[in-house]
Amino acid sequence: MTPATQTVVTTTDVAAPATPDDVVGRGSTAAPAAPRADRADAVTRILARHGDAGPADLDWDGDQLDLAERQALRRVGGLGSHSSELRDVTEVEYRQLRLERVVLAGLWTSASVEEAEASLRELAALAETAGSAVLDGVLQRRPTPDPATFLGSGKAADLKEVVATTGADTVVCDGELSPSQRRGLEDIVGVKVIDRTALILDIFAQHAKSKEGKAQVELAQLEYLLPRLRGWGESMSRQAGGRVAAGAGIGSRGPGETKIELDRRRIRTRMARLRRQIKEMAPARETKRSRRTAGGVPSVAIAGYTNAGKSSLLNRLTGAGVLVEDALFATLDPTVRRSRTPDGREMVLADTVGFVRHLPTQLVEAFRSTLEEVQGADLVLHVVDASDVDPEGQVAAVREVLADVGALDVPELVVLNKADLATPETVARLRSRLPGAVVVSARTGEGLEELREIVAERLPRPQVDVDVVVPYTRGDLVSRVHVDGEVLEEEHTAEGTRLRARVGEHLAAQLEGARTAV
Ligand SMILES: Nc1nc2c(ncn2[C@@H]2O[C@H](COP(=O)(O)OP(=O)(O)OP(=O)(O)O)[C@@H](O)[C@H]2O)c(=O)[nH]1
Repeated sequence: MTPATQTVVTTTDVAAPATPDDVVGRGSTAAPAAPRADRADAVTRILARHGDAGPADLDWDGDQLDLAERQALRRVGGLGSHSSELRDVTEVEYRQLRLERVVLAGLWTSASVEEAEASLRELAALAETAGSAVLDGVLQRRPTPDPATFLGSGKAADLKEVVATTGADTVVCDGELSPSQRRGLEDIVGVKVIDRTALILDIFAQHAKSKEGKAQVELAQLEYLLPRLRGWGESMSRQAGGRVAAGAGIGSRGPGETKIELDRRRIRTRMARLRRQIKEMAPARETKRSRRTAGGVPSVAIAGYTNAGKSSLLNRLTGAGVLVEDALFATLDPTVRRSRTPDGREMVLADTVGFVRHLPTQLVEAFRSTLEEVQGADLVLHVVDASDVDPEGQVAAVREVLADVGALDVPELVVLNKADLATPETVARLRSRLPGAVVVSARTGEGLEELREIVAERLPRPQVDVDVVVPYTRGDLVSRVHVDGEVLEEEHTAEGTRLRARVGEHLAAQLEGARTAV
């Protein structure tokens, strides 16, 4: 039987993120690397034929590799066209090719089949982001997950066959599995089973850069791990008998093996310590934020679904060199940039972490630092990928999380991005469902001028009326009133410039400090 069950997700029909080599904005002049789907394809084929042989065991320019494999390897590794160069594939490069081979398993419960498929497609993109090759997928219609094995017994048997046929070493389930469900399914399929939560935690572990981000992710991983200690150990020992992968596999990165071996008590101690550390780091973040708001500078938070184009938009609006990656969660720690409105007022823009369906509860805390940017903002730019198959689903997921963190009362401006890719029908539909939305393309620049104007209009205007004489030595303040405030009257007197103006609180205080008696 073919692995293809009724609904199949393969590397070709999934919107696969590209390899890290495809990152835009790094100034690389190298030829673009093969899309990950091609890479997965090449690796799968080679591994299927050569098993676990290392580069030393393979006769690279002999007849062990067929033409298609050579071509694929050349594209993947950027190798030269001669067979002798193929022999120079280093151990590291070879290992990089040895991606974790994953089959997905999803359930279609109460939602529509489109939603179930969108969720599975997203799971595929998440798995690719984590560094795996997605080989296949099965989707089962069931009102609820099977309490013992997640999928029902018939579908679990199908999955076992798919795993065997594709040579997969990991099954990723689209949901959060109880420890016993995971063990039950592992017993049937005979390979490691992980769930969506473990996958997302793994990606976060790979992407956290700041000390606080790392501590938060480790805490979330330990929280997830604690009730699963027994099952985890079993799957780790099973894995140990398998192939040697480059680094740890998905779902097992982060806390590291030594930590995994810790008993519950030690894990709890570690968690308490992490919580303390995070708490200690919070005031620093608070100070940074209040320093910005105390300057009276209006702030805009860019929020939205993962891969919607938030970082691209931030770059477009500020000219900043923020990493733009066709992978999920490229942004974990908030990035803040200063910029100006078209009428010259200063503002700050903050990029935030991408949202995702079914955000693991363990991660809500880890989201907090970046979402605090949203809470404290004057305006949220809610970026939507208008070319996605289910943009409305993304909008709903983002709004749900915003509500969870108490950021719903911040004014929202919906930005329909990727207009260059979206169909006119979709754009029209979204416009009617999301009144006031601005249509843009961060790639082509379409709509960005309009967006800038609307942002400027929606940001709070200066509010304090002042009537001051500013000494001529403080010409800088007079200029700022012209830029950031609204000048109602200006005259030059012997003592200085007399200004009647409407300005922000901070500038008003500075003018008060510098004034000479009127
Ligand atoms: N065609 C097209 N692609 C775009 C546009 N905006 C962004 N992209 C691409 O979409 C991908 C994701 O863009 P990012 O800006 O990294 O998205 P993000 O929302 O910051 O992603 P996360 O970090 O996952 O939250 C990149 O490959 C971008 O080049 C657009 O307007 N049109």
